[in-house]
Amino acid sequence: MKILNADQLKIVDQETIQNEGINSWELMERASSIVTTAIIDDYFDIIKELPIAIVCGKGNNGGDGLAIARQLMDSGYDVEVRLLKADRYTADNQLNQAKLENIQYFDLEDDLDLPLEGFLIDCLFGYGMSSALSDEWRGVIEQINDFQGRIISVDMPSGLMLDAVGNFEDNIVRASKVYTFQFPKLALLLPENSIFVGEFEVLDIGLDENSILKQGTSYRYVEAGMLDILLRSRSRYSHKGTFGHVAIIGGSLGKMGAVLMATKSALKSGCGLVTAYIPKCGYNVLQIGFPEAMVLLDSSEEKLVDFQIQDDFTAYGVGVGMGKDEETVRGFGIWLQSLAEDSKLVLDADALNIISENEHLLKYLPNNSILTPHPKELKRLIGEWENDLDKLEKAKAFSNENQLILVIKGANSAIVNPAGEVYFNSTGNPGMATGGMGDVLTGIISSLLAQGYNALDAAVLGVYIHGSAGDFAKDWVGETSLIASDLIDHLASAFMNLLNESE
Ligand SMILES: NC(=O)C1=CN([C@@H]2O[C@H](COP(=O)(O)OP(=O)(O)OC[C@H]3O[C@@H](n4cnc5c(N)ncnc54)[C@H](OP(=O)(O)O)[C@@H]3O)[C@@H](O)[C@H]2O)[C@@H](O)CC1
Ligand SMILES: Nc1ncnc2c1ncn2[C@@H]1O[C@H](COP(=O)(O)OP(=O)(O)O)[C@@H](O)[C@H]1O
Ligand SMILES: [K+]
Repeated sequence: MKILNADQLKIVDQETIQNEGINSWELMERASSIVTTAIIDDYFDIIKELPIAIVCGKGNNGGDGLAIARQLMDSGYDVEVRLLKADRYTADNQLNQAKLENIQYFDLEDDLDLPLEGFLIDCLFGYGMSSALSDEWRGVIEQINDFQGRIISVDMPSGLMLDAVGNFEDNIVRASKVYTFQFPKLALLLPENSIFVGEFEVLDIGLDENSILKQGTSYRYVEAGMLDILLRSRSRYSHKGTFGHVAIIGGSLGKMGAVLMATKSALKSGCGLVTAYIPKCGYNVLQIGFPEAMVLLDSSEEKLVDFQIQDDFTAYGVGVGMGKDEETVRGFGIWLQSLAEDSKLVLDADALNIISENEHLLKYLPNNSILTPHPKELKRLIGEWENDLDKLEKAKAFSNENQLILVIKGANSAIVNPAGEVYFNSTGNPGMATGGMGDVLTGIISSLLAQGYNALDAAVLGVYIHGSAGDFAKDWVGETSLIASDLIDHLASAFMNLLNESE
């Protein structure tokens, strides 16, 4: 799914109207009724009992609000409307005003006289914000944010620009839920904006497919629909050699579980064979914990030193639980230098930390190696950033300079490629913020690389599957008790689900 800017949204909006032969009010009515239905469906149990206040602005976002108010009233809900006093309203806003009674108008210095509980639907501003809201808006936005019930924003939390990072003290609505039209917006995906975006849902309002197709963008939101062409089914004549042999390289005393989990995840994700290269102390752990894996031992008991790994593995996942002992660093550096140019690599955890502290090693990474840092590891790699947008720019520059793929882990993990494209993931949940999850991801992506997926596809698909398995696991154990082993147990559901969706 593409992520577009405000100018592009306007174009798609206009072209939809032209190509469908409808007028703009009809499109607004369609969009609004989709929000109305979503609100009623999602809050079915409680919304009937509680007051609903809709705060509307002078543009088309306000027009949506007025339409939603009418539609909810027609369905028997208790709705109050507050509309900003203005000299000029958009035409469709005016049309919708004419279809409503009991509109209460307000000025910026007024008391909005909001109910004490229930729902507040925020339709002050959508994608039409041209700059951040000035301080004369503080009173209005504060009254909205002080509302004790549930705040739902339509299209955007009002005051948040489509492609900006907001600060806590800015005049921006803090929504618990955002219903956004057709496309996710960049600002909704940035971790720093999570104070304004509790959660968001993209509502398909049927905008013109051809017009969307014409819009260029370097930002995408990864959903099942865009992965179906990627995921391959297995031929009847395939054998285990067809699907590649992964080497998981890592482990140290006390951190052998990381290798165990990465190894298991690799095989569960479809590669033909997996070998763990580990220090001696991990031998029993691996052989007993996961008998399907083969094991190669370093000469050292408690850490990796030799890195005597043959070069015919199809893909390598390196770094999980590896530690940064001086001898490990030395051995790792020598091994990197020995790699063939077309080797396929995933680097995680201590492999990343070692590279941050020994930048000269970067040049030995084969092109399109995949680095999977969490935010702290990323900071060590690319330096401090001012905000999430700056982080993306720095990540793009790093990826381009070194011809590497970065997987920036977190909620809506972002995959950045050397061409400067960014793919935001849509799956996963906060139950995954727990030890070992990253090791599982390393296993999955290494496995996809070994099966012949190109590096970008392996990263995008792997991150999606990882989050999806986390979502299936959450359905069984909840977020609080979710651990990495649960996620491995649900990899099968994630793959089957994607395969079914693509049939
Ligand atoms: N295809 C779709 O996606 C569809 C979109 N639809 C809806 O249209 C919405 C976009 O509507 P929109 O273009 O009228 O803009 P909107 O957000 O209502 O606000 C514009 C107003 O804000 C004002 N303003 C701007 N900056 C300001 C500032 N800093 N401080 C103060 N004021 C400021 C600006 O005033 P101006 O500067 O022009 O005087 C203008 O009056 C979109 O989000 C969605 O809800 C659906 O109905 C149909 C399908
Ligand atoms: N709130 C969240 N929503 C979705 N995914 C998350 C969330 N928190 C963490 N994750 C995912 O869980 C994984 C955690 O990886 P990492 O921080 O490396 O963990 P560890 O080092 O403990 O293995 C990442 O893939 C990340 O994207
Ligand atoms: K809004």
